[in-house]
Amino acid sequence: MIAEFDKIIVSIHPQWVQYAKDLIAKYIDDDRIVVIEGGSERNDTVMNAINYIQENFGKHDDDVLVMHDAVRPFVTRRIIMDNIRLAETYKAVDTAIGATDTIVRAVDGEVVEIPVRSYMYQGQTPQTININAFQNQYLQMSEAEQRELTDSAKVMLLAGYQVGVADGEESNMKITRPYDLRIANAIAKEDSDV
Ligand SMILES: C[C@](O)(CO)[C@H](O)COP(=O)(O)O
Repeated sequence: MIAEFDKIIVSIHPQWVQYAKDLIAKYIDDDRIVVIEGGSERNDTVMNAINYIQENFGKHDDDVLVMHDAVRPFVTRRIIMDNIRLAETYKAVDTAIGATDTIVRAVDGEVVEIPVRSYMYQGQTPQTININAFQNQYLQMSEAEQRELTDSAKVMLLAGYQVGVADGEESNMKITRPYDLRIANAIAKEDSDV
């Protein structure tokens, strides 16, 4: 339970809204939680959450949104609290973990760059944004630029903001492929055996 949050917004595929509401009602007793429809891309979902906030609570310069991927179930309180703490200094915070593989940039099947690994990180979530700053920049971007985004911190970088970094964790993995699910199930089982 993180007391710093005023609201917890679950933005989910429209077909799963009722299912999510039922699950939450069954397992979680927290009246800050609301379930809303997500969008077709991740930042459409972010914008839906922002619209919900502004329609229900108005617009405030210092409103902050901490966003997390549902497919990263092992996020820690430490990571979330670091995001909240850094948001007092930065208008945007990214969570990242140092790359252990060398990162290779390739175009059309050919390597074009091998950046120095010690500067390379893998982005995770939470990502934290000042709502007004994000909204102003995002709405100025073309649809093509918006579609190219794979995260929200980049929106803030493009707007010229410094983005703070919270240390991620290897366990804050994103369940994307079947193999990730096997690992996640093993971690969940290990945790429940303790
Ligand atoms: C934001 C992110 O989790 C950082 O790694 C990632 O970009 C989101 O990935 P998605 O699977 O495209 O939502």
